Amino acid sequence: MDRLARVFSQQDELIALDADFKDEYETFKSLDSLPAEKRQRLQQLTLKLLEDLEQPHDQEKCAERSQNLREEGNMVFRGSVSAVFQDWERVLKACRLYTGAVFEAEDAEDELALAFANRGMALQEYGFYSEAYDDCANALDCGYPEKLRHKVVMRQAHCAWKLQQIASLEKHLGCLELLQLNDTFLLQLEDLKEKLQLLKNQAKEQEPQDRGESNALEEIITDPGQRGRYMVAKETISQGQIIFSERASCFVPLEQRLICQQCAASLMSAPIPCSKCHQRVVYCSRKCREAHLAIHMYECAAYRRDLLKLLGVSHLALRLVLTYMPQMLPKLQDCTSAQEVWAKITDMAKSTDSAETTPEYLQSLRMVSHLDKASQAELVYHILCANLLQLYLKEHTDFFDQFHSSSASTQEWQLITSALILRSAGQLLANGHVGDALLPVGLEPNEFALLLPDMWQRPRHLKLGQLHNLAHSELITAINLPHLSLCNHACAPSIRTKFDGCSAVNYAAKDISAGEEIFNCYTRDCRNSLKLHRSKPLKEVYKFQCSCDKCTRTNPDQDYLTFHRYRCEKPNCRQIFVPDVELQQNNLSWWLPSNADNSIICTICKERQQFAWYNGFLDLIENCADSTQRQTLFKAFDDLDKWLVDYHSLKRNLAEELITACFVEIDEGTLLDELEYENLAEIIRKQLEGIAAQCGEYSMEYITQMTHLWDLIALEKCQSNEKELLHLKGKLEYLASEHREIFLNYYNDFIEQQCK
Ligand SMILES: C[S@@+](CC[C@H](N)C(=O)[O-])C[C@H]1O[C@@H](n2cnc3c(N)ncnc32)[C@H](O)[C@@H]1O
Repeated sequence: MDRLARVFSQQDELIALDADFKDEYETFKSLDSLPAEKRQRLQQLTLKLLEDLEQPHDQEKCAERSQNLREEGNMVFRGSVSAVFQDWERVLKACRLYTGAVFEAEDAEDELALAFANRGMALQEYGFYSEAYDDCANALDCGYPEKLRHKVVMRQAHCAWKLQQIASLEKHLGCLELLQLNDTFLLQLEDLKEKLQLLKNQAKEQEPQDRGESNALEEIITDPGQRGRYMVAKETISQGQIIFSERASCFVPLEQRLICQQCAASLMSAPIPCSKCHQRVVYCSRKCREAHLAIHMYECAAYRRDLLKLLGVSHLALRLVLTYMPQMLPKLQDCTSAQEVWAKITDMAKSTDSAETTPEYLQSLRMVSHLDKASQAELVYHILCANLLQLYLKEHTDFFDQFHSSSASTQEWQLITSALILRSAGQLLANGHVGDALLPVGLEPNEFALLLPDMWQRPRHLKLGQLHNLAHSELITAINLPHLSLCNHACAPSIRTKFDGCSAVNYAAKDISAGEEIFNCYTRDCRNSLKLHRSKPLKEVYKFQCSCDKCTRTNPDQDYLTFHRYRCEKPNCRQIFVPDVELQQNNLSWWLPSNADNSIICTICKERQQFAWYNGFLDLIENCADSTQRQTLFKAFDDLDKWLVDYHSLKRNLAEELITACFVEIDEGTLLDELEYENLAEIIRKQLEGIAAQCGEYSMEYITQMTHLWDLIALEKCQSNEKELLHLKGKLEYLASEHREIFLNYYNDFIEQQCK
């Protein structure tokens, strides 16, 4: 980052933006008209940066590291160090080591082929057939030794049978028939041929699903004023109903998380890395890798330099340009100059047609941008990012080849590309979204959820008591959803967005009447933040002042303060009070490390609250390995009601710490007594009520906490009843599909029987 900052500051001195921002094209045009010397220096600095970011690569060392991991995997797989592992754990552990071997091999193809082949073998044994099938194909692509290929093809055929893929099975059996096989393999071949016949006999044409006509529940209206376009309900929509779903073509992983670059799958058992960009890009399948090729071919060299993580929103802006350019190009092909191209693009963005039929690139071109209101420093930063990316594309990729048959020159397309990246970055600042997903608690960046041997008993089936360990919610994608972006902001949103890979499903968070506006919330909502803390980002990033119902009523912080009510400690007061927001806005959450000052003052008797019980409570949590301390802790939790009223935020906070600490003990093998488990379950239930009140029953917060209760029920450590179980099961709807499957398996494996 330092290196980029240094270069940008040198470049900043070269460009003088004297005129007001007009548009992105004019901005880059003005850079083109800098004196030649400055222009050259600007470009030289960028080129030098790109050169400096090149990283040394030692293929031999890669091969060596890969071989070591593969051999370690072989030992574990064969069982020579297996005494300590149960059988399935052993296989999964081998899969994990082979995955390490696949990653470390990078472009050392011989080693890569062996690593893929061995991982395929272990995955097949574990029951990940689709992934095993892919790994066999990967091994063959990387030049797996000719004389052993029949083994890999036989494995593919076996996986194809398990996956009931008749055509693939037939193809692989055909291939095997042409080879010289020994008796064992001939027997396997005969067996698979019989299985193929059986599959063919069973095969029924899948009935096409009748999805019925789906009527749009929402429509877009345009206000000529500041609020621009907005979404309203066309008919009455009930709470919990899906209003609309949207699949994004453009997203980027956040914080270098290794998720599938094509479908954003976050739970992978056999990630396939690009072998050219130092283990920074992965796919969940060959199909996804193939589908993403059209983008990755232009990004690979940037990932190799680890450039993209430096660029924030501009990386997503680049994705928009890479994705949409081929779709726009036929319409721009005949323009003879950059100016004409830009004019055509702005015309396309201005034209109006119905939202349902508008292609995504046009919806994105129409998103609002506030670059004209950005500070000089912010604007220069985004200009330099766009310039850097454009020059990168020119020097290190074939991106500009696609323009060869168009009328404008490459130089003019360079100008357009810079302008478009800048434009997209500006739009994404006001329209981009971030998507979340559940990941295992404490997952290392180079680990993959489905390969953690302590968690799983078989593919996508957790071990008993492990659900809470899959419940860490993390922001994993920066994502472009131009339809969702049409929702304006209100501090009490009417939708709740579920991120499902690169799709977003939007549920009604409350009943919405026909004609009512449908609002998203761009900040923390009014139950979770003060008006003052929301207005700053709304002003700075989104450039408006909120005038929603919540902000304009007499007591705009009323909802938030419901979760901050105290009962005064002073014995002769003991009144319920709400701290004075004006005075105490920065220390309302005094228990957070960022708020050192805890001077909450009773508004009735003016006594400063001491919170003497607070540190005592934390000490009890610290010592909860001890059964006596634990019992005192449960009692102390009940006592919180003496000071904190109803669903006070701090009660939620302390409950979370208590529950986490107790589960650490349970995970380490501490046995709680019957009453303790029931106490713990009661605290979780109260915690869930608090979360439902503050964040909603469909929130990620609710789902992550719910996993603790599911675990206690599955472990038969607390009483439940059918009503509660069905209520908890109902929450599955709000999970991404890859997680829903796992939660459902858990429910069926360990909980359902308790309904009977
Ligand atoms: C994600 S866009 C929403 C769609 C936008 N109205 C449009 O026409 O494309 C965000 C921008 O819409 C405007 N906006 C959103 N909510 C608003 C509100 N409650 N009041 C005024 N302007 C709002 C602001 O300009 C904001 O930066």
